[in-house]
Amino acid sequence: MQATIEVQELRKQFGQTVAVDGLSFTVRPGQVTGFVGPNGAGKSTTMRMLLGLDAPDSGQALIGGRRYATLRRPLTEVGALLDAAAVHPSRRGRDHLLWLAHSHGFPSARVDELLERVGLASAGRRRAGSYSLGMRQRLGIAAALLGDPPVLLLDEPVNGLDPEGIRWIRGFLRGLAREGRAVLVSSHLMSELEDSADHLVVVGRGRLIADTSVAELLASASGDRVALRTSARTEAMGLLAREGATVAADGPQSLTVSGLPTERIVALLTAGEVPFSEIGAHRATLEEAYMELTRDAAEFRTVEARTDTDRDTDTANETEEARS
Ligand SMILES: Nc1ncnc2c1ncn2[C@@H]1O[C@H](COP(=O)(O)OP(=O)(O)OP(=O)(O)O)[C@@H](O)[C@H]1O
Repeated sequence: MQATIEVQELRKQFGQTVAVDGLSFTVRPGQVTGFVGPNGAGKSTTMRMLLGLDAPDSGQALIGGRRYATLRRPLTEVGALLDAAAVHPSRRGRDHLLWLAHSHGFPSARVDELLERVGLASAGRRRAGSYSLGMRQRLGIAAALLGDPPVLLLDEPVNGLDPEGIRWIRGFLRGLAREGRAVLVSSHLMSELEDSADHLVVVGRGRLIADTSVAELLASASGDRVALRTSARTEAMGLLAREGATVAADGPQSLTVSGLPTERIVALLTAGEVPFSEIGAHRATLEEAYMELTRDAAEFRTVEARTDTDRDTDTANETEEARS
C-alpha cells in the first residue's frame, strides 16, 4: 500500500454549517504534515471522513488510494488517535491494548513492545482512569501503532501535554516519519508544530489557506527583514524611516527593519551615532508566518477572534448611524 493520504474536493455540511468546503491536499510519506486551523476549521471532520466515521457530501478522502471502508486490514493500513479520553476508566492500559490487539490477531508481545516505546511500560497495569491526559495520549498513540501502519492520523495529540510530554511527542512524530510513514497531525496552535512538522496544510472555515513546506513558509515570512537591538529605539526608527525603510518595534529595545540591506542600516546608524547591537537577518517564527499567512484571509477570522478595535469601530458606526 502507498503511504499517502489524499483529500480531493472534499465537502461536508451539518445543517447550515459547512464544516469542510471543497478541501484538497495530499500527505506524503516520510514527513510530518501539520494540519492547522482555528477551532471549528474542519480538521476533525476531515479526519473523521478519512476514517469512514462521517460520510462526505461530495469529494474523496483516501488512505493509500482507497476509501477506508474498502481497506481489508484497517489497523495495519492506518492508525488514528481521535479522542484520547475514549478509554474505559476502569480498564488497565495494557488490557485496553490487549483487547484491541487480540481482536486483530496481534500477539501480546506487540502490546508490551509498544507500551515500552511510548513510555508506559511501568504504568501499563494501572487503570486508565488514573492516567493523566498525557498518559492517555501515549496510550492512544500505542493503540494507533498496534498494526504498524504506514499512515497515521493524530487529532490534537499535543493538547494538554506538559513541556516534557510536548518534547517527547515532537521527537516521536519525527521518528515515525523517518521510518517512512505519512503522519498527519492536527493542531489549532501553530506553535505546537514548531520543531516537528515538515509540511503544513492550513485550513480556515473548511477551506484550504496554504499547502506549503515549513522551510518555504519561514523563508517567505522572513523576507528581507533585518533584526537589531538598540537602546535608542525612537532615534533609530526615525532615521531608518527617513531613508525609506519600514520599521517595526518588536520590544523596548528591538526593531525589525525591511526595505534596506544590513550594510546600509549599519552605515546609517553609525553615521547618525545611534547605538545598536545584535544586527542580522530576521528569522520569522512559525507563529509569525502563520499570522502573516492568514492576515488577508478575511473569511478565516472567526467571530471570537474579532478584535476590540473592530468592536469599537462598530459601536462608533452604530452611534454615527443613530445620530444621522
Ligand atoms: N456532528 C456534527 N454536527 C453538527 N455540526 C458539526 C458536527 N461536527 C462538526 N460540526 C461543526 O463543523 C465545524 C467544523 O468542526 P470540526 O470539529 O471539524 O473543526 P476542527 O477544526 O476540528 O475544530 P476543533 O479544533 O475545535 O476540533 C464546526 O462548526 C462544528 O461545530
